[in-house]
Amino acid sequence: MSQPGLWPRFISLEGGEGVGKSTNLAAMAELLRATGRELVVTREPGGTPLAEDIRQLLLAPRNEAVAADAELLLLFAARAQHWQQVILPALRRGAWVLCDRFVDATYAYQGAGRGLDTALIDRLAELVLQGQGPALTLLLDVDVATGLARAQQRAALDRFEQEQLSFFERVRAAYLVRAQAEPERIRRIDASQPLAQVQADVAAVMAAYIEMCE
Ligand SMILES: Nc1ncnc2c1ncn2[C@@H]1O[C@H](COP(=O)(O)OP(=O)(O)OP(=O)(O)O)[C@@H](O)[C@H]1O
Ligand SMILES: Cc1cn([C@H]2C[C@H](O)[C@@H](COP(=O)(O)O)O2)c(=O)[nH]c1=O
Repeated sequence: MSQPGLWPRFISLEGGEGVGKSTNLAAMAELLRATGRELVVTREPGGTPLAEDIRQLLLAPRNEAVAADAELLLLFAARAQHWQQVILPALRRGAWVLCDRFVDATYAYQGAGRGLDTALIDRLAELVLQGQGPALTLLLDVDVATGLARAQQRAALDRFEQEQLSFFERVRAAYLVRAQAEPERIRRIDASQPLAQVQADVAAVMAAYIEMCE
């Protein structure tokens, strides 16, 4: 591992709503498959049958207000299952793991977005992950209005996508602060560019990283 606890073959993809994660994930997966190693492509919340059930609970719009602590605990319940059943075994057998969102999302959405104490998130992360995580995180960054406009082109909005603009501004700001604090791990990609340029930037970061690792 490059830094204690960070798995070189574990890569996460992050960003606010509609930044282009799904659009870029396939190309990232192709580059990793070309190494000839096993690749596990997964997502959070989700990635196992139980964690996907929790995802449904979290994303479905509902009349009942969801307590921020309840949301946080559900996310970590899903993460614990995903980590133990899928991610950690894959990393231990030498596979690449490409994950659409991971723990950075919790600091951005539940920490900054919902206003939960980051010390509480630290404690849950320590309990579930014991300091382990991705050695590379690509942060797709675009202004909130553009991202939401892109997200709204699709199907009905989920419970998170129905939040206020100010929520997403806090989420974006938190992601950017984390990227500044950990520039080696978190690489910001300007996702306001035309898709072809975003994909070229993603490919350049990935190719350099794979070459360094393999
Ligand atoms: N750089 C870009 N320029 C213009 N449109 C883009 C760009 N990247 C993605 N899109 C379009 O924006 C929409 C949202 O993209 P995508 O579903 O990949 O986002 P996402 O980050 O996965 O969203 P979410 O996390 O909310 O599911 C899609 O219609 C996609 O084609
Ligand atoms: C992992 C994680 C996710 N979320 C939120 C962020 C998104 O709104 C949804 C996931 O849907 P998407 O298809 O990836 O856009 O879940 C969160 O609030 N906290 C988290 O830790």
